[in-house]
Amino acid sequence: EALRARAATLVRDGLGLDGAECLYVEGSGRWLGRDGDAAQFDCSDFSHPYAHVIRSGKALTLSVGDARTRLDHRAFQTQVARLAANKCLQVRPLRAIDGDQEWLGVLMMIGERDALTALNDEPGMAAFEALLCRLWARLSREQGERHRTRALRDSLAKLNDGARRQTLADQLAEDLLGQSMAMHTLRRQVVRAAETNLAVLLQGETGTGKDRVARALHQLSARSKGPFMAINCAAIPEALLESELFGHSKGAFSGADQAQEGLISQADGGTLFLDEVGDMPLALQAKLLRVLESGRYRPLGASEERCADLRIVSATHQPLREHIRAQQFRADLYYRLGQFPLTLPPLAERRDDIAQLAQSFITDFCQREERVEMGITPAALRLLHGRDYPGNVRELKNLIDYACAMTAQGTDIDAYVLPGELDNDAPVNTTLPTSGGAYALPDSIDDLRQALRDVESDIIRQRLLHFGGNRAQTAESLGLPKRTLAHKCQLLELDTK
Ligand SMILES: Nc1ncnc2c1ncn2[C@@H]1O[C@H](COP(=O)(O)OP(=O)(O)OP(=O)(O)O)[C@@H](O)[C@H]1O
Repeated sequence: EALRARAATLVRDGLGLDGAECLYVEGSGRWLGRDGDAAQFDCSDFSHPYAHVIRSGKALTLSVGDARTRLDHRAFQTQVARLAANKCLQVRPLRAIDGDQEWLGVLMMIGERDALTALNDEPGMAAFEALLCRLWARLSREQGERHRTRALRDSLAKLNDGARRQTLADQLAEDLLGQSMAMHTLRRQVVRAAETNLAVLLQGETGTGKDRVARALHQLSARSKGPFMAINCAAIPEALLESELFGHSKGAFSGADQAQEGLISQADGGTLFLDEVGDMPLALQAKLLRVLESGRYRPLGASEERCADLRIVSATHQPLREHIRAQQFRADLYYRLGQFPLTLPPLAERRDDIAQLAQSFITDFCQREERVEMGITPAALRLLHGRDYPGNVRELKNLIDYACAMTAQGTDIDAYVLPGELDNDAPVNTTLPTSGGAYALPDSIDDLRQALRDVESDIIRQRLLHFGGNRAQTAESLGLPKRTLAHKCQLLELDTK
């Protein structure tokens, strides 16, 4: 563009013309264009002089008057509308002269007829055109090469990126098992999300693997060397949750005889996983939003704000939109937490994964319990395939653990060892775990608290099994608030969260 403008100015000023302009042939060779103008002159449209010159390869001189009456191309007419009728136009073809036959464009000049026709035999003009064409050809070739190199580099980078992402997604398949379409998609999304610093909201039924995904997100991210801190917002009593998250200074409340760092501070440089975020009290939601938006927070009782650089991954199995409508969850926080929303598919919607998951849980069990590897019969697999799984992967895992324990060493898991389908509407067995009689106490008890904890743990475990891991139903059936049950499960180290 700069070369064309410079050449036109040199010609106009050097030859004392009224005007001069270079038009270029566009890359496809189909039309000519003017710099800084959207006008297009079709190379096969002979209603403007440029097509004639391009076609014949010879210069054309005509009066402005003739140009106005004989040629009716609209853009061309606009170009010549303001020129004096007694002047002439000369259009000269410009082409690369270093062997290539490509047309570069045309040079259009306006001036007195004599001055313009004299140029036809002027060796200086021919030399000038030759130089212009050579420079132009070289520049466009270099530009084309640069463009091609850039395009090649871009597509290589894309290819590398694609291959790298695929490798990561494949590696993730060792941890997030499943060959179903839904799991392939999920793993790809996890890899993508891990590349960013966006807040990720994991939504999915209980036991679908939200915790696993949260950890994988951290491991794959640039923050993997930093800490991964997790908190279950449903398991911590409301009064404690704020200080757990934000920390407190000494004397912030009665009993705070030491300053304590909160999880937000501990997760600095890493990831903070907020499990069951739907259970966060409204007052805390506002504070969390502030952390997300400004990276700043104030520990309880502290006079100064602090900064934290963390990535928040949160999870919930609750319908947060309904909570928003019921004004139990802040809409602004929901959108802020869900910058990258990920939905985990329920197991019943990816039954193809059941066999692989079952086999992997069997292997885990055998390694854990140091037993010889066992298999599973086709009949047992068919049974597993047909179940409902309200407790999703966790329910399948519990089933397999139970079936492994019930299967003799050296044999395969058979259908008859698998407990029947859970019936949530069936009356709950409210007797103690060893139904039908007194609870089988251990022979000797030398630690009453531990013994009571064991009984409590058995009761909760049995009830959770009855409800397929559904904590809300379990809590209700035991007359406990959900938060208390979650807290107990955490203390008793029951895998329910
Ligand atoms: N894709 C998977 N591959 C292997 N194991 C899985 C997969 N998904 C879930 N699990 C296993 O299932 C159990 C439950 O998973 P996890 O705790 O991640 O679920 P969750 O969605 O966080 O549950 P909750 O909502 O109840 O907290 C764990 O033992 C986990 O290891």
